[in-house]
Amino acid sequence: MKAKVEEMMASVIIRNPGEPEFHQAVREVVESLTPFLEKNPKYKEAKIIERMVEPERVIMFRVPWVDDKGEIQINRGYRIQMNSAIGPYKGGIRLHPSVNLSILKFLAFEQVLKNSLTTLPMGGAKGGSDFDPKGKSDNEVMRFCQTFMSELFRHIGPDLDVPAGDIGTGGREIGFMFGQYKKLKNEFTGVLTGKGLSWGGSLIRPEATGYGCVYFVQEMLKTRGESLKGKVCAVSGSGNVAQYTVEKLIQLGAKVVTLSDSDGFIYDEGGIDQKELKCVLDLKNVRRGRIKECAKEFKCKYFEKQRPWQVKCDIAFPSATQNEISGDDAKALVKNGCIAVGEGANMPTTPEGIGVFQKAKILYAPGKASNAGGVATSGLEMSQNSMRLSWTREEVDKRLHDIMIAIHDNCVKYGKEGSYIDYVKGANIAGFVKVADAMLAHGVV
Ligand SMILES: NC(=O)C1=CN([C@@H]2O[C@H](COP(=O)(O)OP(=O)(O)OC[C@H]3O[C@@H](n4cnc5c(N)ncnc54)[C@H](OP(=O)(O)O)[C@@H]3O)[C@@H](O)[C@H]2O)C=CC1
Ligand SMILES: N=C(CCC(=O)O)C(=O)O
Repeated sequence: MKAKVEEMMASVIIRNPGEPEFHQAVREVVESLTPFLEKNPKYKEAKIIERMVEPERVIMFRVPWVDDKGEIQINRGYRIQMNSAIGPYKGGIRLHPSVNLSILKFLAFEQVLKNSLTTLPMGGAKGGSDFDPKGKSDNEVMRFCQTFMSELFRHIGPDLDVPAGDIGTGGREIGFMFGQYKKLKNEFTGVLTGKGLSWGGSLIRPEATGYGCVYFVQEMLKTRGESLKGKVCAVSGSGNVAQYTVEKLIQLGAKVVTLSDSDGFIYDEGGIDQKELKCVLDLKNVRRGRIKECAKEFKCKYFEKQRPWQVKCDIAFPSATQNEISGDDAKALVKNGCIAVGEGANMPTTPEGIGVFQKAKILYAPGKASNAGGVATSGLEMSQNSMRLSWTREEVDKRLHDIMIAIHDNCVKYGKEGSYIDYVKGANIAGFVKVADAMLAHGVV
């Protein structure tokens, strides 16, 4: 089996040189699928996985804009339209200086299997730019978003490709992009998700990724007769995913002790409460400040330039960025008694870290399964837009919860090995099957 994996990876590496994050995402799936493909030759003979790792389309474009000082700035924009076998392309837009082809191809590839797991008709895509919204004025962000959309609008649409948020792309950026799209196309459609409630957005979409991750971890704990009540939780990040992961954890009686950003993390041993969370939401979403400022207000410790994984906790929720949990971080978590990991971020654990978690047989949920609540609720936003109606908060939350339970149960179906559940294998196979069957039916396209 190992030889077959290396043979496949050799061709992926040759065809996609210098793209380590993409190789990492593909290798994890190829390792899960190779034994399955041996038992299911119809997929192997049709070269489904070989076709799946090749994007259907990659769009790259220049994004020039003028800053507040009147100086011309130049960024690069991308849209990776990975796979449309089961529905229109669907995936976020990441605005971060680290954005490049490798990062967006890994995200787009993960999105294909993630969207399949949601049971909703959505293909996989991802886009973005190396533009950094941090420290920019609202007017500069608006001018960038308008120029970015002035190119992207040719390649997207409600039945073609529906972008949404990701790192650096929140409600503000979606609003500016939507306004420009509407002006250029002279039509009002559900072409983006994460929209504002007064112009086609869905209730629960801001909360969805965080809520969904907690719902998934709840299902994992149930397989061992455990619950979230009283569990000490370490959360990384302090953006959209982290904020609502914390909110749902507090609601379910867990104790959240950390939050972070790219400068460091706060450690609140007594647990972050609703009032303190409200302060984080205001700090990050309104004042666009740094998590360090909370340390003073919460009278808790702050650790400069460190990640929160040396902190003693029962459950870890990595909700910042890729490869933020190394092998050593994973060893520290297991040594300190961590029993479960729920990935809110995309690919936040390195392959070494995953190996440590699986060797220790802890409950480990890969992001493509546990963070699928965000895109699932984007799918629910698309459904509401198509019907030109809005569901209540309770209706959307119930659908989200049911989808996360279904994803968990599908992972168990394909991942159970004796008393242990390999959620990586389960998610990769469960996500693959629906896409592969559609690709078989569509012929060699
Ligand atoms: N938004 C969504 O719907 C979904 C997002 N995700 C994933 O969740 C993760 C977080 O996204 P989201 O909350 O939307 O993004 P936000 O931009 O709202 O927040 C990102 C958070 O992560 C931190 N961060 C970003 N890059 C780094 C880095 N290189 N090192 C350390 N910290 C970093 C940011 O800190 P700072 O402010 O200092 O940059 C910030 O606290 C990403 O992996 C994203 O792909 C997954 C599913 C859905
Ligand atoms: N950034 C997202 C959300 C994508 C979406 O809602 O279309 C992800 O699933 O990684």
